[in-house]
Amino acid sequence: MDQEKIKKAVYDILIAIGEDPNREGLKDTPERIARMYEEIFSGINEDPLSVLNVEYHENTDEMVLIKDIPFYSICEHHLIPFIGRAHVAYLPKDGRVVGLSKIARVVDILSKKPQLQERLTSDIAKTIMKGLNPLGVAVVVEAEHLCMSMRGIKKPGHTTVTSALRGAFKASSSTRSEVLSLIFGRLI
Ligand SMILES: Nc1nc2c(ncn2[C@@H]2O[C@H](COP(=O)(O)OP(=O)(O)OP(=O)(O)O)[C@@H](O)[C@H]2O)c(=O)[nH]1
Ligand SMILES: [Zn+2]
Repeated sequence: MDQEKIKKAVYDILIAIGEDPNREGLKDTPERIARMYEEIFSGINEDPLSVLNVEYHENTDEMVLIKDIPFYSICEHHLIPFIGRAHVAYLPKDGRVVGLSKIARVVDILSKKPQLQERLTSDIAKTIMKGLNPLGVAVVVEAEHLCMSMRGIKKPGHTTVTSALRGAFKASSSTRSEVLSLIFGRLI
């Protein structure tokens, strides 16, 4: 990431909005933002598949669901956050499972870039299908977009829900109902 270019751009934005980038409270802001971008956009150059290369074998073909994985991402239209939770389930094939934390790491890596919620959702599903080759993957993402809350239409408290179903979760209505009931805590 080009830290110097980010610093210069933030300095120019501060001038453009009518601020004084040299005043006490703002003088370190361009550098702080450059450091922050390094962190919150770290997923741009990271390969989420790299965390799925440690598999275990367990005699199971039952669903694994990790619910309520918190994430912070950035809306690519306005460069402000959308914040929420991801629920990720998979059906192991031939007993292939991964450490639970690896699923949360995939969500973390994929969330740290500018994007749309739909793309984040399908990228999580695509990565797990590719890295683990399970019988199916179900991803549900629930988020609040600050671009819809603090500006524009101004609807704080809304939730956008997106899903990506692959393999058995798409093909079988009973498997799909099972995962959605577990995610939403009621029979579906
Ligand atoms: N589908 C989708 N839309 C999003 C997402 N994040 C933000 N948006 C929408 O992107 C759209 C951008 O619309 P534009 O008309 O180009 O921009 P704008 O004038 O700032 O739009 P308003 O937010 O309606 O004021 C808005 O409707 C946002 O709500 C997302 O993750 N997925
Ligand atoms: Zn937005």
